[in-house]
Amino acid sequence: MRGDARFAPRAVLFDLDGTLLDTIADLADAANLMLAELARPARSLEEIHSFVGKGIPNLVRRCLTDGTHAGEDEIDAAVGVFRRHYAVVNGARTRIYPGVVELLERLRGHGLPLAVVTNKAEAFTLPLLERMAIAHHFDTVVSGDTLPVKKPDPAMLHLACARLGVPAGQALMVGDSANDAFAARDAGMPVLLVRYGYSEGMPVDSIECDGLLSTALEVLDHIGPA
Ligand SMILES: O=C(O)COP(=O)(O)O
Ligand SMILES: [Mg+2]
Repeated sequence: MRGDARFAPRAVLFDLDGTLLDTIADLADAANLMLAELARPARSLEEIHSFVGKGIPNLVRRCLTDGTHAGEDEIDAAVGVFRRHYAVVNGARTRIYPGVVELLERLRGHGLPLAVVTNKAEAFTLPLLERMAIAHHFDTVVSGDTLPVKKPDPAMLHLACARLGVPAGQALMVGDSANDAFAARDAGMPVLLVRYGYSEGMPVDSIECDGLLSTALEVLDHIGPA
């Protein structure tokens, strides 16, 4: 870990859930509406917090199977139920983390192209970015179902860089979990992790990265000459 590392990126890629947006309340509402409809016990906010990170099918699977059993057909059907509820609540209780809007404006001011690279499905990502009024800051968005694979596979980061015309090694990833850190490492890209996000129940300071951030604005401390 190089906590004070500085970079001169030609593009910045952002994770969404837990990094730019605090989406846990809406995810938890949709998950518990799904569980109620399926006559399954509700999950606590803490449990759902630890289930977020590898996309909606994984969240639904973990809501249904953590400590209990569910068949594949049941999980597939539950994903449909979750998506129906999430489409209604998506954004309702979501908040932009402190410093994010100023950071995006400052990075744009430096002329840096920006991307969102999220494991959230596109049908929910694009409307959410619009609803939170941050969509216009991004040159491209790669979502969890844009490709057949999700983070921690590096393919989503490579696609974002190809769309921005920047080599992966000259971009910077900002995320909140091991999925972001592993994807960036495999893409040969430096990665900064926020301390305030969702890291699947893993202490964020146990994840190998190039710097930990208490607020999003601290990204600026890692950009430019040392
Ligand atoms: O959808 C998820 O599980 C997490 O999404 P993220 O990649 O934006 O953190
Ligand atoms: Mg995240």
